[in-house]
Amino acid sequence: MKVITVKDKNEGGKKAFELIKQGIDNGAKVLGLATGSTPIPLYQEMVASDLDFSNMTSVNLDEYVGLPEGNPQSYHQFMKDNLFNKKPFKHSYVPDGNAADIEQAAKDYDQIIADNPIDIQILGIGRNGHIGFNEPGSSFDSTTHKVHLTESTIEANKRFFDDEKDVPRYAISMGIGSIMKGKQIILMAYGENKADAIKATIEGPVTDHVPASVLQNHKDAIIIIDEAAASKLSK
Ligand SMILES: N[C@@H]1[C@@H](O)[C@H](O)[C@@H](COP(=O)(O)O)O[C@@H]1O
Repeated sequence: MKVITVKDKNEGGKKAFELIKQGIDNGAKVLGLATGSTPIPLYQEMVASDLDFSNMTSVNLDEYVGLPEGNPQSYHQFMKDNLFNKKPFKHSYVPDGNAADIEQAAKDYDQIIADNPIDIQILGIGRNGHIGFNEPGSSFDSTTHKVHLTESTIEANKRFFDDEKDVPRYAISMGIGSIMKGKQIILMAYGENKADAIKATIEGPVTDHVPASVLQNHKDAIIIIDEAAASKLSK
């Protein structure tokens, strides 16, 4: 695990962008993408760049269950607004949270991941250490699956909705096993409210109580954090 500490999220976005650019120069064709506020500076860098993604594929981590695609809070819409409408990929996959059969949609998504092995996987992190929507307790072997969101995640995400009761209770997420197959993984975290999760991820034991701690077992995981997120690290 390599840790890069930056001044703030804009510098973090630039750093992550450089790594992606390098990866593309070295032949990366498939990017694993994430939502949330954390990757926004990276997507701004990608949009402002002269890079062309029209020959590349993107595979997103997760989606809420039951939010229509055009809902402003759906991850489909988030990706269009922040990246795809400005920098289209040849194919962009986001899990289908509106499928009549979510279990089948999860199986289909695993096939998409198998057909499009991820070269660089972008991750944020939840305050409880979740990655994608893999909440504490998720199996390290998990593939794409339906998730019952924890109260802490619902609480963290309610800022994006008019009312807490509008926050979806379920999501469909790539599993930890699928995420770990990414050849390189770049996790970003900014702000003090991520400091505990970052300490546990980097310095704690590898445990399913802290899903992101599994990255200690990955051979090319890079953690980009700002000083606030790094503030509880022992060194
Ligand atoms: N499913 C997403 C995660 O992929 C993201 O990492 C997390 C943190 O979001 P933020 O970056 O806004 O702190 O939010 C959601 O739970």
